[in-house]
Amino acid sequence: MECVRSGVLDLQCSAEFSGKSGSTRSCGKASCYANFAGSTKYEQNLHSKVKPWVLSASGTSSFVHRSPVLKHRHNLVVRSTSADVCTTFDENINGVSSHAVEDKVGVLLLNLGGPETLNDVQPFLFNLFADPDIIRLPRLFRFLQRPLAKLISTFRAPKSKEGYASIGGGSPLRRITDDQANALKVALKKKNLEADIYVGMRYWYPFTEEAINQIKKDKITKLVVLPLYPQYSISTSGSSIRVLQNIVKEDPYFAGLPISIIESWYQREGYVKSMADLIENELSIFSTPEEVMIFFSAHGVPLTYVKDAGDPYRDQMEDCIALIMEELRSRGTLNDHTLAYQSRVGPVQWLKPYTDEVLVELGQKGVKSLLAVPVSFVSEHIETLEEIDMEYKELALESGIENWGRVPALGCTSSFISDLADAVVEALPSASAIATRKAIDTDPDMDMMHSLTKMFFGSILAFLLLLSPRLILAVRNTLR
Ligand SMILES: C=CC1=C(C)c2cc3[nH]c(cc4nc(cc5[nH]c(cc1n2)c(C)c5CCC(=O)O)C(CCC(=O)O)=C4C)c(C)c3C=C
Ligand SMILES: [Fe+2]
Repeated sequence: MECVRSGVLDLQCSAEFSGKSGSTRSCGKASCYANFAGSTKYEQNLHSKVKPWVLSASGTSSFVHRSPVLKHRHNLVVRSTSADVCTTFDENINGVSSHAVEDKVGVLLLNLGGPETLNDVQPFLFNLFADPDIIRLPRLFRFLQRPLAKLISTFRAPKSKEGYASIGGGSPLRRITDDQANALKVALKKKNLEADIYVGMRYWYPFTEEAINQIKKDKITKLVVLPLYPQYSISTSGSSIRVLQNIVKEDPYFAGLPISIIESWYQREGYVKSMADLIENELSIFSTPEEVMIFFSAHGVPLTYVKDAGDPYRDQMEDCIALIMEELRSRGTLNDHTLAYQSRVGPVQWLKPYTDEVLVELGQKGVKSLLAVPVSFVSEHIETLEEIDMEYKELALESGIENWGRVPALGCTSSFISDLADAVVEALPSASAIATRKAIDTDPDMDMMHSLTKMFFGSILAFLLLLSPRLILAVRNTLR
């Protein structure tokens, strides 16, 4: 059992939810509380070195995470109200003692999904662009979402198809995620937890809705939700969690089901160490490993996500890289490193620096050996197999880099899967019914703005309609 006296702590049984209309709810233990809120902006508290950030947006439950310099041992690192309260989930980890024996535990793995054949590409892209967390239109223009998705997916499909054709005619994501699900089941069993694992994809089969239906049919009594993205973004985990919450709102079974959502887990020791292992392995293949530039390439998001909507993605990515490098340094690997963002789509500005531009710069600066490390996703996919392995490799070699390597995705690496299993076991005791979490996704300010905007445009429309016969007459008169 560990004690918390000041800011940096491991894991407490309290989860704090912040916002304007917070309420307090006891979670069963004397020291536990959860303060729920409803703000649509992701509130970040970045003034301390240890950055706790609070998620309380539409589509998320709201755990406070602390990240970088913390002892990265647990997935849910939350703040205690009282410095004297000392409870951690460590007590429960091995024996899995905190859930009733008769509980039927389910684990829902959330992922993106990918087209399995070339014919799937356009409808897959349609689903992706129809997601309001991917193309964020102002509410007033939401009615344009689907026509726009149709247009963009039709235009993009030929380019995407070429990409999928070059990696064998489809995405490997479903197969790899199924393998991870099977491996997780075995790992959980080894830790004395029998659980059914479900895969819910956001944009292709098996859709999240299908997984949810199965969970209900199987009468699961406790659910842990684990997005397969180490870092949280509105566009990835956030979008999938929003789908889940919409279903939960409508369905009394899910409204009463104790659910625990692991929103990000890049800070876990097992993940960080597994990444460091992979990097060390690949470095050792170079003839002069110490001269290799470690090049982290993360999937980008449009800059507005971070700047305007408060997406914690960039902060988490930077923390994640810092933790991996810290781990490598502690093992005596002192290579230079850099982080850049790949895979931008469309005309808007995305997170910088861009991978392609940095590769050219590094070549020009005389870097001769480079190890690419994809860091925002744990399976091989089109952006590792095509974009990094083909496009970026070619660009790097053209730019003067002579020795190229790439770290494989974690996939079913056993230390990684075992750590995911620990994350599930640790999250289980905090499962609670989402229905009791008040006003998760209603922001009074936003609702007020929405109503006012509607009223404003509605009045203009009514005014014009009232005036229209007179206007028509006036126009006629002037034309005569
Ligand atoms: C953390 C990972 C990802 C983030 C963040 C992300 C944001 C994001 N993506 C698009 C547009 C596209 N993504 C596409 C494929 C794709 N995206 C991710 C991951 C993240 N996306 C993965 C793993 C994949 C590959 C799936 C596969 O089939 O292997 C695609 C389709 C492929 C293509 O045409 O390039 C698009 C389009 C946006 C707009 C966005 C943030 C707003
Ligand atoms: Fe993407």
